[in-house]
Amino acid sequence: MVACDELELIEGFLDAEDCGRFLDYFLHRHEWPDNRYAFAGRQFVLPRLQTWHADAGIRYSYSNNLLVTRPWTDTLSAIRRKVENRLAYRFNSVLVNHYRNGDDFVGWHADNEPELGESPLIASLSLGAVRPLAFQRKSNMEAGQLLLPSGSLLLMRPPFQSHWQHSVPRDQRIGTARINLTFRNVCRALAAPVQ
Ligand SMILES: O=C(O)CCC(=O)C(=O)O
Ligand SMILES: [Fe+2]
Repeated sequence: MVACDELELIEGFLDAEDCGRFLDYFLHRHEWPDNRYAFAGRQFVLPRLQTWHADAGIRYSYSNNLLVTRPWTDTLSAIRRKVENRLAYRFNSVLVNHYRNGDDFVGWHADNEPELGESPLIASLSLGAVRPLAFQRKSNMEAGQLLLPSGSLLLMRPPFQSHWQHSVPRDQRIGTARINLTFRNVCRALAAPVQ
């Protein structure tokens, strides 16, 4: 198992009270769209629930076409402020994932879309069930994993997305939900014009 210099885990970024109220919001009040989608004439089911929120004018060509851009909710804005204050760094968008139990997962990928720029910093906040982030080096498949406790903030610093892929594997022993927020900064200059 290898370590990865570009990953930094801040445990206890949120205290237990914040974890509890934010988790309650995402599980009971956040609006989750249907996770079925069509692509190239076929029907797919995303193995988790997902929403995408961004500042006005930000567009992102994520690989599935589920991502309708939604406005920031009060809870998302409050969490963004906490993350930005801690890191002294600004984010203009967030992808919210809801893993309803261990059947839900995200497959191997890198968040390396051109709109994220050459050297993206992505900040990833976890709430609820502890799941591992698995990572493997693209060149030689060296692999490792990092457990992401509730309330932790994982920094994926450049050039992590260039050299590594990551996933949150399925684990059917897990019966409870996990929420993950990945704060991103989509470059306006590269974003596609609004049509
Ligand atoms: O749930 C996680 O910890 C990671 C999610 C992720 O990789 C993504 O949204 O791009
Ligand atoms: Fe990712």
